[in-house]
Amino acid sequence: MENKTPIIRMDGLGKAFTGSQGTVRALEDISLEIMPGEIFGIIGLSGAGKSTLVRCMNYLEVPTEGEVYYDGKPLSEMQDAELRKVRQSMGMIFQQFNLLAQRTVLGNICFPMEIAGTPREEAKARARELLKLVGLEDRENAYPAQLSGGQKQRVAIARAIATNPKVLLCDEATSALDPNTTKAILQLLKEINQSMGITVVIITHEMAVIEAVCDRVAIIDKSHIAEIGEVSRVFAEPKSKIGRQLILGDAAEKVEFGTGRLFRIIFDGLASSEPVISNVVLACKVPVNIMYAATRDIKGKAAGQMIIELPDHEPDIERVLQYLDRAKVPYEEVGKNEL
Ligand SMILES: Nc1ncnc2c1ncn2[C@@H]1O[C@H](COP(=O)(O)OP(=O)(O)OP(=O)(O)O)[C@@H](O)[C@H]1O
Repeated sequence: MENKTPIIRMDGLGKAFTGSQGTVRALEDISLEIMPGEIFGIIGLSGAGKSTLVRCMNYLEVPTEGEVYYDGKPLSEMQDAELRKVRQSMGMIFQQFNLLAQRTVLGNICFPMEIAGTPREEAKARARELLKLVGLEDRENAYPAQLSGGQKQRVAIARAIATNPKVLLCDEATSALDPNTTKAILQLLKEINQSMGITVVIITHEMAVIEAVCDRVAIIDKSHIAEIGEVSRVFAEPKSKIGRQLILGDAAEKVEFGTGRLFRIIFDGLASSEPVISNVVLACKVPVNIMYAATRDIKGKAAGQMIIELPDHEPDIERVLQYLDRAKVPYEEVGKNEL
């Protein structure tokens, strides 16, 4: 693997808030690395500490313990001017969009460029380019109140990337949107990640958001990291209790492996193994135990086979097999002595 410096690294990070009600430890012992160009998800229940975590990334909140590194440099050692530059290189979008109501769409997108001292005409030209990128070229004179939620978030995205940031921090950016609009916004974030190489950090409480676009995920539970890893791995085999809860919902309680039925799934180079296994878990709400896997990745498609164990519960098995039929992934049941 390429030896790259993480764009964001947190090392033993903690954040405590002290007020009249006493001290709230919002984050404890958080260590993680976000690599340039990846889409990194942070998921957790309400109050877990997600927003505080993302605000520590650009020092909107100053941690009370540990260190944050941006491109290898500790933020705690930076002077104000350098910290401002780091902040400028991290765009941010929010659940409530935070657009300026008195400004048009074009005016909103020009705003950060005005602050950065970009000449007016240059800023307008760039804003128009960005409007094209987010699919709103015909709405430059509209005011935020005249836009739908999805359109507002598109404007917020264009504004956040106007000054060419290296990182885009998204705090519950799709939580106020319906499922179809959510899908479209996530697709746009993926396109921006791929075409511009911007690292994207997504904070959410919805596993479907993580599944749709993230490469890796950190699960935050009660101020700590419960689990961190490749989305495909975490989905297929959540190790933490909270991970099982978030991914499997009520089905998490039913997990009992060792007594289940075994199926050989054959990957013939037509499908990719990761979405197949994570969809089995997420769409079918059935936990999967991967007993054996010998698959090779060929241009994103898997070839080889995998043996999975499913809980011995007929309706669950039925759902998984129907899913595999629909996905045109061949399978067969195997006996325990065939392992
Ligand atoms: N400025 C603050 N002062 C005092 N306590 C705070 C402050 N900001 C956050 N907290 C507390 O820190 C904990 C974590 O909050 P945070 O907003 O980071 O969680 P979250 O996972 O983003 O939750 P949600 O999705 O509900 O926003 C909570 O107990 C919260 O009340």
